Amino acid sequence: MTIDAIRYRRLGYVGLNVSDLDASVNFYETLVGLKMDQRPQSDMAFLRCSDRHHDVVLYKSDTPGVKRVGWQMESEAALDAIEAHLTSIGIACHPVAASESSELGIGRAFRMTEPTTGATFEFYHEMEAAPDAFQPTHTKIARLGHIVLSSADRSATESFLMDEMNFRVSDRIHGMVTFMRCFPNPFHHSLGVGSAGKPGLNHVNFMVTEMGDIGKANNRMKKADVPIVYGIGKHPPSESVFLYFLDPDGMTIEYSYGMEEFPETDPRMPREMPASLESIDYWEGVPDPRMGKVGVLEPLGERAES
Ligand SMILES: CC(C)c1ccc(C(=O)O)c(O)c1O
Ligand SMILES: [Fe+2]
Repeated sequence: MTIDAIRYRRLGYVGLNVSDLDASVNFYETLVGLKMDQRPQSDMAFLRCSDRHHDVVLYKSDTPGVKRVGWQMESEAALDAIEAHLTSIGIACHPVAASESSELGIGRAFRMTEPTTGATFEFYHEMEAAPDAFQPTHTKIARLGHIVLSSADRSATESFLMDEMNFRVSDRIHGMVTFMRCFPNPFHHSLGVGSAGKPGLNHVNFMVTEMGDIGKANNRMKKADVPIVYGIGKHPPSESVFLYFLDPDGMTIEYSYGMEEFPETDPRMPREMPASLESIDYWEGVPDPRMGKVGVLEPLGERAES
């Protein structure tokens, strides 16, 4: 089997560890615009910006960061293909227990440790539908867009994702960040890999439907004393208009409007953009030093349930 059989639907969901679950649920509902359907246990909450079971799971933890990143595969065959390939190269694939996959509203799933960052990745094909359609509140969130992880060895992370997981590179900013798409999902990036001294979370992104969603958020965050750490600006790589702000733990969240999409066949070549602020913001803004600083990648425990 070749890695061509490894095909993704989308970045499925992000599991975030938060220190104060009530404060974070309130923030993600009231200020970000996600909907909480269920809080099945006192230490976790499911939130969504789609018609699926969840897009974000918040877990109570003393250490804020990323518990796991869920990748939704295109088919059961694609799920089988990635499990077989990872196993063949010596990566342990831990099945998710039926009780937990049922709580998560997903079918068969497994987890692994991405070896260059230590991030926990989960792979599944099916996720239950939500009980009703997502009704946006103040912000027309289109989807969970992407996650950017920091890596101490960006080229090793990029190679693992490309060679062993069938991701594709859309663009790089020289020495700083690689933007990758989970093939054949068309969006410019579902995952970014930033260069840093140690692995961690840089940010989680939600794509919005209107430019006004960005402008309104700028005012809403200021009014609520939420730190805005970059923007409003416009990114040259994906051509999106952006705003970054901090959640109650200091983790960075991005809203963006507009993003280049790639065809499955004959895509353009990746670009290598110069290492300068102009490659990050056409409008020459400068990020606040707090951007992308908080968020530990939780290692996968001995048991797949962790
Ligand atoms: C500043 C970060 C890493 C960045 C740069 C460019 C884009 C983009 O082109 O969409 C991003 O989404 C980013 O988060
Ligand atoms: Fe981003």
